Amino acid sequence: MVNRETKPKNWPSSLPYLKVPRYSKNLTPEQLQLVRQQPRAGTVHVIPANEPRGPTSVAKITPIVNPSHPANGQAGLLAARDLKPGQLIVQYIGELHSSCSAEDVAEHSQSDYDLWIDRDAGVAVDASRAGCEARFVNDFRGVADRPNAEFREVWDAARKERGIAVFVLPERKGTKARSGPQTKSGIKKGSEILVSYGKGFWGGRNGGQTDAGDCNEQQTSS
Ligand SMILES: C[S@@+](CC[C@H](N)C(=O)[O-])C[C@H]1O[C@@H](n2cnc3c(N)ncnc32)[C@H](O)[C@@H]1O
Repeated sequence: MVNRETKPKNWPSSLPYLKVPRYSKNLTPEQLQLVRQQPRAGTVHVIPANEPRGPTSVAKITPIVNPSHPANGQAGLLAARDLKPGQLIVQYIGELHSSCSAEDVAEHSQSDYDLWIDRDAGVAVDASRAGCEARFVNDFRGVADRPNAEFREVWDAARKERGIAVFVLPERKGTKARSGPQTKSGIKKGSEILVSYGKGFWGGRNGGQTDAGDCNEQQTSS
């Protein structure tokens, strides 16, 4: 679902907005082959080839102006309408790069916008220098009791390539009976979309080791 604008509202003027990924020159043919291998039918969500690309109408980038929010002064992603459990929100578009390349590692290892597409293959997507709305999804810690969304693998049928997207969490067990205004499933219009970055993210920021992936570990240990 898209609107007709070429960039979403509140998109930073200094940052390129991407509808399709950029690719590092350091990705090897083998790495590209691995991310272009379609997962077995039924194992991942398929984004159809005719799905419109560009600014989404289901979520909006919003400046955070709330001193009690841990990301106050930054931005977050809010639901622009009621979202159903399990619904696709937006694909995570950015720069595909290789953790097997020293140059790529140097460029992306400090990024807070970097997600694995295939850890074993050493392929990740970084939206720190260019990307789409998904880069504005915050972590739930300090904002809510629990996440209401998650990152999941997808198959993009237009690009014939694996990727990552943000989805509403599926309905939690035992929440059906509480549906109605107090529902705990889905995301209400105006609510912030929040995932869990995982403890590794915050561990890395607190001086722990950042997860650099298999190739990188091999490379730096030699
Ligand atoms: C992927 S970005 C999320 C978007 C970011 N808020 C922005 O405006 O660009 C990750 C960064 O957002 C901030 N952030 C996200 N969730 C947070 C949280 N729960 N507590 C503190 N900072 C958070 C941190 O600065 C983190 O490095």
